[in-house]
Amino acid sequence: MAEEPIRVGLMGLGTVGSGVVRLIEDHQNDLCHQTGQGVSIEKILVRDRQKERKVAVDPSLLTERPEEILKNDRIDLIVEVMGGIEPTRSYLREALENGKHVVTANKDLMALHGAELLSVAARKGCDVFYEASVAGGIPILRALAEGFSSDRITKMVGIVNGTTNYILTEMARKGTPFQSALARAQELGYAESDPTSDVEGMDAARKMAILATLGFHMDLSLDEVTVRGISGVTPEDLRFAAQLGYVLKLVGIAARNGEKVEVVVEPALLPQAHPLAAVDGVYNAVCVYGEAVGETMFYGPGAGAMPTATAVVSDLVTVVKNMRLGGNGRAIVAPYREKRVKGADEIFAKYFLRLRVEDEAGVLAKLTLIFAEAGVSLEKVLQEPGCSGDEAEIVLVTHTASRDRLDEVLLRMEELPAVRRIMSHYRVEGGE
Ligand SMILES: NC(=O)C1=CN([C@@H]2O[C@H](COP(=O)(O)OP(=O)(O)OC[C@H]3O[C@@H](n4cnc5c(N)ncnc54)[C@H](OP(=O)(O)O)[C@@H]3O)[C@@H](O)[C@H]2O)C=CC1
Ligand SMILES: N[C@@H](CC=O)C(=O)O
Ligand code: NA
Repeated sequence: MAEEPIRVGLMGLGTVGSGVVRLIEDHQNDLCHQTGQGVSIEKILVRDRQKERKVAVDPSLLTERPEEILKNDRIDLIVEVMGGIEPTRSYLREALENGKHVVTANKDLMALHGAELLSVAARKGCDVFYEASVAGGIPILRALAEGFSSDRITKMVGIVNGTTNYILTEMARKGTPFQSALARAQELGYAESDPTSDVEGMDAARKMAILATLGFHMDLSLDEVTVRGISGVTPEDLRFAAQLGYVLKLVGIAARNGEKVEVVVEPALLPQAHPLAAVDGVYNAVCVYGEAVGETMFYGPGAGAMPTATAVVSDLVTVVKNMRLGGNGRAIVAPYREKRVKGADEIFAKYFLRLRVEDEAGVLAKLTLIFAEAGVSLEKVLQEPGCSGDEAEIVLVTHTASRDRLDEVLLRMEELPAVRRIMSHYRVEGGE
């Protein structure tokens, strides 16, 4: 090939970084055809050069000194797959200030400081692409930024964390204990370095903030996302959900009514016929609803080395094409709508509640009175004997109610002596 290759500075050589190296090597010929240039990795930043690697690389490429990439005039483009907020944010700022384009898989950084990095990039005429940061190998950001640019998106509902979807699937299908399923997800390279952010929903919340910002053109940060993870989900919840015809998933919902939006991540029950109910294991999916297009759905692997590397290297191809066309720094439209977030009285859903109550006459009547007084009507009631002789287990599913009404019901139940414990409560998504 006559032209010089594009020279890449790779930051990170863990799960995703190793996949990126492998993909660039294995698909070099196709990449040349796509971009008109070869792609060559010039330097790789790691914490520890001596560490054993999952992929064979020339040891002279490895460095522990970020300046060998950031101040390297031969490098045109940085691929950041090291993760974390600092020092990553400072490195990427410096790279952009030095006129280097950036491709990143870092949702923590993009959810918190994406606007800042994009504005430096625009000022310097550089690209920042981050497709791998949401739903791994699914090209969902591209779809929102380009495929739906003529439409107005009203709702996005997704399974956007592979680790928790893998754990819930293993628990539901094989009865695998939570901790063993999490350990396996870590071995498979799905989990974050601190898996608490997967399990407690923060990883999904960061992704939903990115999706909602792009989809609704509002500057929606993590503060606007209501988050609940799956650490409280029990095998009994999964069993009762199945008995009532539901599947329990960690779901992200970003919905717009008029000019107000709601962004939430929480374990939710989906009717078995819901398109997301069949999304199992490490797979992710996002349903996108638009005023003109109606319902669409994007499905694919949400984590893991090669699927994530595909998103990273495809972004790299886009950057190289932009470099050739001279259209850099203009790819992502900055938010242009005023941010308006719904209150608890404007968020409507059905809810599932599981209670342990005293097994005596009149308890059900007291419970239904609480619902009636809060203006919440019931769709389903299921009663089973509890684990001890004087207890019963009651499962209730409401009709659509506002979130503040549900909170009132929960508060009043806690005050009722006949209710020994509220075991769980979940939103029921879809199937209205
Ligand atoms: N794993 C997945 O499936 C997905 C991950 N992501 C995102 O991709 C990014 C990378 O994830 P993953 O590959 O799993 O992470 P890993 O922990 O497997 O790899 C991180 C790499 O970055 C290097 N690194 C970390 N901090 C520093 C630092 N301060 N200075 C120099 N090098 C550093 C590490 O070096 P060393 O090896 O020497 O320790 C390691 O090579 C994260 O932002 C993650 O959220 C996005 C989608 C999917
Ligand atoms: N830990 C994340 C990795 C991809 O973003 C997940 O499990 O989805
Ligand atoms: Na993606």
